[in-house]
Amino acid sequence: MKVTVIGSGYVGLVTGACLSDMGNDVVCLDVDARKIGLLQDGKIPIYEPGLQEVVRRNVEAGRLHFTTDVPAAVQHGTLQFIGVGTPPDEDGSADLQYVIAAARSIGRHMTDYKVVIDKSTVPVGTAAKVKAAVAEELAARGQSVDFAVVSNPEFLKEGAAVEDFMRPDRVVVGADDERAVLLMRALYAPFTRNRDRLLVMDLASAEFTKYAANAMLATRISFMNELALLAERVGADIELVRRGIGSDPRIGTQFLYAGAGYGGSCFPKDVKALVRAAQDNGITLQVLTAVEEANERQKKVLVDKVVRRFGEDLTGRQFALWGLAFKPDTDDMREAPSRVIVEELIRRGADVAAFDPVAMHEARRSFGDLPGLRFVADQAAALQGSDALLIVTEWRQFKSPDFEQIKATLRQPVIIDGRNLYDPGLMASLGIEYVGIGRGAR
Ligand SMILES: NC(=O)C1=CN([C@@H]2O[C@H](COP(=O)(O)OP(=O)(O)OC[C@H]3O[C@@H](n4cnc5c(N)ncnc54)[C@H](O)[C@@H]3O)[C@@H](O)[C@H]2O)C=CC1
Ligand SMILES: O=C(O)[C@H]1O[C@H](OP(=O)(O)OP(=O)(O)OC[C@H]2O[C@@H](n3ccc(=O)[nH]c3=O)[C@H](O)[C@@H]2O)[C@H](O)[C@@H](O)[C@@H]1O
Repeated sequence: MKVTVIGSGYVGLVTGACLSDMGNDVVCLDVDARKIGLLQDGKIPIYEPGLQEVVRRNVEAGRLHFTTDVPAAVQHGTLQFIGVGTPPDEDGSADLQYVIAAARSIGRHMTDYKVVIDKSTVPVGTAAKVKAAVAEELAARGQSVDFAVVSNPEFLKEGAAVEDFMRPDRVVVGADDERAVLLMRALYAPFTRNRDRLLVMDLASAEFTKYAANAMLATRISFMNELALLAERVGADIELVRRGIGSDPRIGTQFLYAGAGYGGSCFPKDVKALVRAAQDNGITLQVLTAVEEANERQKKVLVDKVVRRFGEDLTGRQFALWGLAFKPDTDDMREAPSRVIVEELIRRGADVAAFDPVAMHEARRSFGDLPGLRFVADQAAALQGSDALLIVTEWRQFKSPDFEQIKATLRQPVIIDGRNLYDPGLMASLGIEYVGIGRGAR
């Protein structure tokens, strides 16, 4: 099938690449000429495991193209995916300006039947706005061309995006047009063949499903983070509690890891947008409001532990920070807890020596020139001259480090672990002072 993807970021690029891998003829469009230039040169603007290879083989096969040429891109695909950003507006609601601009581009240039598919995360009612925008542009041209609008939210995780797209747990399709549903079924058949995972529903339910999924996952994390605070006080280990409850299939094992707070481009903004949408409808979402508040507090928990150990005034101290990205296997710094941690430490007078295996470039861009923050070449270098090691992101290479080296290099053998990577018993036996999240067991 002929497919156009508008927006070539995390979602658009992965969607375009994976659809082309199944034989579709895909054009990826972006307004960012730098990004398209990189892609045309065979470079991937983001770090996403496995993506480079999928892009390379499909570009070579002539099934995947990148362009800034709006009319040509719109005329190419019968299926027009919109995968542009929906950042939070000042009041927390989703800013739809990019989605509507993309819809207008389609209306301005389409000449035959199109299925306009919204893959961006958008609030209930957006499909109607997209439909109106396309129709207005057609009317302005005096054209009457048939089209349908479909909601097809994306559930991929950064760091596992290709795998998630290729083997989806489910594909949600919101539609009110039979022909569009048939085309969507055909497009996703290769991804869902052995597991009938395509869920067709009305547009509003599909749009809502995306927010509900992210809100539920964020809730699990904040729930565990709060219990971790209590576990410390009462002398329990949240890691053991996690296993204890996760083995109940009604609860399940995933997204129960207490940590330094959730970040990324989606949980924070989607929880805010859902709370805001409820307010607009005269309802207070009490649970989700608390989920967000708990997460804001959680991002400061690591610094609270530093203060408890080293005092309020951190002047003259230096801390080694391992991990800057909001999660492992990505270079994405959006809403990363490391931001809050670095800024708080520096505000209290400390210096920070930071290392991330992949996100250093993005981190430099996002922090700018922040006095007190130094980026170092490797994880060992961060330890030199530092009073303690702080673990912020659970990259694999941090999981089994050389503890003897850590002990010998730090000024004091203190590890404050925001991801609970190590065994407190082992740390004690090595003579390392170890503080995790919710690890109160004695
Ligand atoms: N990042 C993720 O893991 C996931 C994101 N989402 C949702 O997908 C949407 C996109 O997110 P990301 O891919 O992370 O954003 P992104 O910021 O990485 O990419 C968006 C791209 O759209 C381009 N763009 C903006 N306006 C355009 C226009 N009018 N025409 C063509 N291109 C345009 C931008 O230049 C940018 O390259 C958001 O709604 C997000 O909530 C959903 C699931 C996962
Ligand atoms: O809408 C989106 O953009 C995506 O948002 C999340 O994906 P993502 O943000 O890429 O990453 P996650 O793996 O969900 O992690 C989000 C944050 O939660 C934190 N987290 C995750 C799991 C956990 O148990 N504990 C925890 O603190 C991570 O460290 C990270 O900061 C969802 O998992 C995807 O299904 C969704 O498509």
